[in-house]
Amino acid sequence: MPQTATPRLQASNLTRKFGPRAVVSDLSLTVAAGQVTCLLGPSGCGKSTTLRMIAGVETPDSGTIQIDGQIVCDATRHLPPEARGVGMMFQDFALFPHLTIAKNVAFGLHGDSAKKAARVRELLERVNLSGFDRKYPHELSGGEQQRVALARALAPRPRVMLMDEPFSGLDNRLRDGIRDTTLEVLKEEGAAVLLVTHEPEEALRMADEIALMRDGKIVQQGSPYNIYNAPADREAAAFFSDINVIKGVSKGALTDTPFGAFLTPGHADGGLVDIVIRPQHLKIDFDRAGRGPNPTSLEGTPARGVVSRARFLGHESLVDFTMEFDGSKLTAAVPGVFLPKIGTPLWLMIRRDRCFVFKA
Ligand SMILES: Nc1ncnc2c1ncn2[C@@H]1O[C@H](COP(=O)(O)OP(=O)(O)OP(=O)(O)O)[C@@H](O)[C@H]1O
Repeated sequence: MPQTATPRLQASNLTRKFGPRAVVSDLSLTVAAGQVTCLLGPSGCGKSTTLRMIAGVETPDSGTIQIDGQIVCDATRHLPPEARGVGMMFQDFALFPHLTIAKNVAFGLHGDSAKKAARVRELLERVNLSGFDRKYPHELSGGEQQRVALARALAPRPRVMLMDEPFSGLDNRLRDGIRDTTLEVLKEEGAAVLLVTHEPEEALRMADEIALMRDGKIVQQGSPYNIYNAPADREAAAFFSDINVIKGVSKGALTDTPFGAFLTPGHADGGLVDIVIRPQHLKIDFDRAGRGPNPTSLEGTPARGVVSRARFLGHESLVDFTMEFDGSKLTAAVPGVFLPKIGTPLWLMIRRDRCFVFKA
């Protein structure tokens, strides 16, 4: 899409206060048609409030919301939800119990009944529920009901689809399959999707773009790959996985550590530095009569630690170490089964290209 194309959804400088507290603060984001953006952040950071303002069920104190370039909300205008062309789906998606599945899906449709029936058929097929049209919600499983709710929300061809934790009420085993089906249908329909979640795995799985939120603000927005591999700060890194932190002091754009020196450009001399590394980017090597492997340019100098705990998590093993150099704790993740005995001395190396350096 050319850079100049009007985004399907554009929220600019949204602020919402409850009493003196700004729950959403000067928040801006855009979502293109056919794109899924996940608003990701901890509980209470203002995700739902943001979504509700875009839906039109909450009024911002300031800011502008545009859909296809049309202002639906600003200081003087406030279109009601039904006039915005948005579809909504929440955790508590509540189908109408007294209506058949077909009537539930047709609920938001108007006009020609043959066209309505065709649209209902099309959507039930998309969500793999052809043949369920005459059933009632109580005859369906939770996952099936969830797919009906998706079909109902998409039936009127919303320009923007707003989803608030839509999968959190579902059984863990069902969830991945339904996420994938949902994503497929959303992509086929081509709406701009804003999906609220507090689960990093869900955002990584679903999103074209992640907007990471904290305290009412977006702290970083980008592709899942970039958000995971180039986090804006230590908290952003820690939101996606456990992290290890190695502390140091920058001097001449270098920080010396027991794992060798790290380049720390832009950090003042004497400035405290956190070198952050995810557990899967620590490499373990065996102790050879008190000696470790040779230093390499990719992995720096090895440092010795003693195993303090080892756990098997199914797809990987997590091994905790107490480091000899200062008694600090580090955790390494190893694919598959690796369960060394407590007290075993082992050597750790750090993938230098996978480190993040932040001001402490
Ligand atoms: N109507 C309201 N009146 C007062 N405070 C509110 C109101 N609605 C939300 N809040 C507060 O605003 C903050 C943000 O709420 P919001 O629901 O937007 O967060 P969230 O990120 O979606 O959290 P969660 O993931 O737990 O749903 C919370 O501290 C909440 O208590």
